[in-house]
Amino acid sequence: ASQHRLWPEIEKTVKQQVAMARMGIGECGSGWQLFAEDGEMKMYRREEEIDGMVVDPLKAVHVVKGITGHEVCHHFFSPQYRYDWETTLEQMTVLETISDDTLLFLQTHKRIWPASQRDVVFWSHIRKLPNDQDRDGPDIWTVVNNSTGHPDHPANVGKCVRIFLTVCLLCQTRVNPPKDGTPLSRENVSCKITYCSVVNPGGWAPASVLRAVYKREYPKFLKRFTAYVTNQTKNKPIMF
Ligand SMILES: Cc1cccc(-c2n[nH]cc2-c2ccc(F)c(-c3ccc(S(=O)(=O)CCO)cc3)c2)n1
Repeated sequence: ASQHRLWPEIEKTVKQQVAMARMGIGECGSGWQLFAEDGEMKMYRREEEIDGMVVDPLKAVHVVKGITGHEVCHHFFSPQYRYDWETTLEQMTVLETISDDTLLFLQTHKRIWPASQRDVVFWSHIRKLPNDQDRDGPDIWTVVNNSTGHPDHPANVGKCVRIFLTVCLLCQTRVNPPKDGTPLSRENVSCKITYCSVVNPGGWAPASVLRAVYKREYPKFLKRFTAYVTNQTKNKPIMF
């Protein structure tokens, strides 16, 4: 994929997004407010508007026992699972298979009354990163989704308003080996998940409605998605 026209943008965006995701909330700059908490899951947002449109950056951190970063990223990246966990998805098309780790998607999502229906075109890239903090620690896995244009799907032609998003899912696997030297099982692994997103709604949508949707949809999405991965992997060998 390194000769593809999008490759330079993919390289730059992945490095930028991973660096941001790895920063703690405190280092990320001020203004983050905790808006949802459920057990290990903590959701933060910053209230930001561009041309009067809500583009609140979101950062969620979660720790889930019994699954690995590779398993979380694999189920987030691969199209064949998406209708199972993405509840607001109406239509998903893979426009281009750029390589086995990079796909181009067109998605339309359910309408958020009273705003118009939204669609989005984005490249999605999955990558394993060396764990440069802890040499012999397990690898870090990430999926970055970033809006892009596409000649056959110009923005705002049909009934949908084109939205623009950048999403980074960063997963760090933790292994606590069993004391008595028994083989590793799912009780000995957990995954620290960081989900960052910035969504520009692309056209007018009432700030109050958008903020209420985000407040409801993001926690629902992360809980549902992680429960889905747990359920899909529970009787399968661990994917590191
Ligand atoms: C989880 C969430 C947060 C904020 C809004 C909503 C939502 N509610 N009703 C419609 C949507 C909606 C509209 C347009 C979109 F592009 C996405 C959208 C959300 C996430 C992603 S992703 O890249 O994180 C996962 C791939 O679908 C892509 C598109 C979601 N859902």
